Amino acid sequence: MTPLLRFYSVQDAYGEFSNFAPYPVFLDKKRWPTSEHYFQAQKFLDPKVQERVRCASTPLLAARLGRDRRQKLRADWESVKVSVMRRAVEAKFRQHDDLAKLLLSTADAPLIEHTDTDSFWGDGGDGSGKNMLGRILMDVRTILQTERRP
Ligand SMILES: Nc1nc(O)c(N)c(N[C@@H]2O[C@H](COP(=O)(O)O)[C@@H](O)[C@H]2O)n1
Repeated sequence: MTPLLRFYSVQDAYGEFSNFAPYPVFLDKKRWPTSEHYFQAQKFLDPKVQERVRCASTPLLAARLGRDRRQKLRADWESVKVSVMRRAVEAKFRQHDDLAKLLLSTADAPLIEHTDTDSFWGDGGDGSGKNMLGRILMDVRTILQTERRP
């Protein structure tokens, strides 16, 4: 059986799969320093707030701004957040061929965002989480595998 592939910190193995990894994405006619910047900015409809998130100096600061509930979260966020993440992650791997190759090199290994601080995007630390980021990465991998099959 293919071993599980766990990732989380950018500095550790397969840290490139984290949204905090320094791979810019071009989306909506703008450059976003990381997929995390893009994802967090989409929580807001106010273009000024989005721009503030886009210009955050690190993905952690972008995440802090995105999580700051003093700013009004868009009303439909819960229903759109997975498709926003899918868009960000797919753009990241399509726009960086080295990353696409790394993702493809994982073949059919289950990809797990391993963290006890996140039980929606990650595995919750004990495997009880939804691992939505891992699932999206595996979906993107399947798309790339299909497209690149000789
Ligand atoms: N590196 C890192 N640090 C954290 O504190 C995290 N929660 C995560 N997980 C990522 O956070 C993003 C989701 O943020 P929200 O909780 O929805 O604001 C997403 O990119 C997860 O993969 N990573």
